[in-house]
Amino acid sequence: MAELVFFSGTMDCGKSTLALQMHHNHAARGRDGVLFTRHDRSGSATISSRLGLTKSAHEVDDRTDFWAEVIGRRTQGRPVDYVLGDEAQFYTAEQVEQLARVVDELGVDVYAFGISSDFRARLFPGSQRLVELADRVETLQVRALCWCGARATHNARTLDGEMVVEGAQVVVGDVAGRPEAAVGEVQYEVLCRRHHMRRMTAAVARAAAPHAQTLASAVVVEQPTLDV
Ligand SMILES: Nc1ncnc2c1ncn2[C@@H]1O[C@H](COP(=O)(O)OP(=O)(O)O)[C@@H](O)[C@H]1O
Ligand SMILES: Cc1cn([C@H]2C[C@H](O)[C@@H](COP(=O)(O)O)O2)c(=O)[nH]c1=O
Repeated sequence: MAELVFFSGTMDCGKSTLALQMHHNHAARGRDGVLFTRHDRSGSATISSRLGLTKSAHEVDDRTDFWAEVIGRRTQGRPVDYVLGDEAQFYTAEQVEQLARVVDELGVDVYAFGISSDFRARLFPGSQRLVELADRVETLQVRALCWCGARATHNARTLDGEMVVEGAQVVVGDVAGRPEAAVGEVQYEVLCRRHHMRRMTAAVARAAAPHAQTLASAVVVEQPTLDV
């Protein structure tokens, strides 16, 4: 039976990599898939993994109708066995409902990949609808880690190095790692809930314990379990 599966996790936990691996495995067995994405960091109409894999995909916008996309292809005699959608947090609730209908009425598997919550720890509308409608929500096995070593469960947004909790929900960007980030440029950092709620980023932790490495200092200061 066809399924709607939501593969969810923080930023940088391997969702796009898994999406491209799944597509590779299904395609290798002769299944026909249609790939979609919205606002990928690398530019439009591309699914990109930080491990270097990229694949072109159809760019979703507010006018995209997934039901019409699948019906249109089938009407032209083109098989569609599965739909794979990356950055699904950016899809509208209505588009997620179209995906559920594609599963139930056309027997097409839908694999959606995305982050659940935004920088304020609020669900994106698309992710909320996916959690509500998916047959399964899968958490990725590779865990992104907070600077303290605990599993990262939340996405923080930083502006000029400072964690912010106000601003537009959608600002495309990458996890921090480039010290030369431009002034005024948004970056992201994954944190455990405790440090997200305390607004304690790696930089704040480093400032509090300037002579130690972040993970190592966390072990000394907070004695976390290193959870990989
Ligand atoms: N240089 C590297 N060597 C090994 N693994 C890496 C490297 N860079 C990134 N990764 C892996 O890629 C993951 C990010 O994959 P990606 O698919 O881009 O994440 P997501 O789509 O969830 O944001 C990281 O969690 C890490 O496991
Ligand atoms: C938390 C958060 C993230 N975003 C953006 C930033 C990235 O462009 C994507 C997530 O991509 P990834 O492949 O999972 O790393 O989402 C945003 O717009 N708003 C947010 O609050």
